[in-house]
Amino acid sequence: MKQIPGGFGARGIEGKIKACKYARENNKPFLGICLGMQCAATEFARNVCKIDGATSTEFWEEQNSDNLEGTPPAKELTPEQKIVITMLEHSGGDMGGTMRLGRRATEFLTTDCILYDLYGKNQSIEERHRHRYEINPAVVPKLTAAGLRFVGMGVDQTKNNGNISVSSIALLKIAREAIKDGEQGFINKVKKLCERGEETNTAVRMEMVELKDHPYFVGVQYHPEYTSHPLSPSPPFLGLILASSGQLQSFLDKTRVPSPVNLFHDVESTTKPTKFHYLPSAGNSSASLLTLNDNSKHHSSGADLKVPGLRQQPSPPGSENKPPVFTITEDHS
Ligand SMILES: NC(=O)CC[C@H](N)C(=O)O
Repeated sequence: MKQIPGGFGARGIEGKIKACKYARENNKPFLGICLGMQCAATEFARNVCKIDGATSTEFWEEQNSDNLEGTPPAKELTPEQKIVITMLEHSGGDMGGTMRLGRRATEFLTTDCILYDLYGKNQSIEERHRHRYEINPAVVPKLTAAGLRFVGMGVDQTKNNGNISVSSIALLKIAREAIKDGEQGFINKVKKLCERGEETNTAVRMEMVELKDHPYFVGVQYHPEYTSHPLSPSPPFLGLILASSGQLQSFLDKTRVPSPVNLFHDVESTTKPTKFHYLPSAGNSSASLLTLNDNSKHHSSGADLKVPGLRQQPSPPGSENKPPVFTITEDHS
């Protein structure tokens, strides 16, 4: 299993790119987050699409920084080599506010991908962001046709006077169109969105990639770790752990629904209930935490926990001020 986290600058990049190559070629479960997804796309462009010198302008500028002060760099990157570029809307200089931050929506372009299933088959999802560079939409159709599938995109939904802009509505419509001709239809849709994004001057952002014919090779531009919780693990991480422990297919086929408790404590072969308390975190109903701390004063009915096999135990007399006890029992029949 390989996980390449986010990061900034050119340091260690060639090693990260080698790790992507290793995971891709050896069918090792892989999750690339933010910079990790950018490295995965760069590696694929270099070694599968044979784009020699493919890189990110972030790395290239740093590697050529001596030249940035006065003399122009000896050699410019060709348009095709620019796999990752500065986001146009944020390239206004060094005045701050140059990052794309916070919660943004991602539209699934196809239902034929693992992330769609892992995210509960929703048309769009929201995740939090923190980046300055992005995959260049101009190279995306080529990468997708070669098997690095851009299955989820963000279309700019900036509101003007409370309304989503007309160009965003047009892009959303394309993103939600049903796919008719299988994989070719999907590739055409990706192409159309990338082209229309340029034409309308509305951002089309690459948010999710999945490699075709690989057990689990996933990249996300956003940061799924920001919203992950023990009883509600972030789908891309859950997928990575399921794939690494050989349980992804049975999870997707619904032949086995592992509970998070089992995933983390490897109690697959036991039917003995696991005991724990539930401590809701303030102000966020979807956040939940496992705790064995009897002194906790925060109680919850636990009804909002969608955990298979979860039962609240009857409280013994005199324990009214204690947190409720829950058990999880897995049905292994
Ligand atoms: N958070 C990150 O991994 C950032 C990735 C990359 N340095 C960018 O700014 O786009």
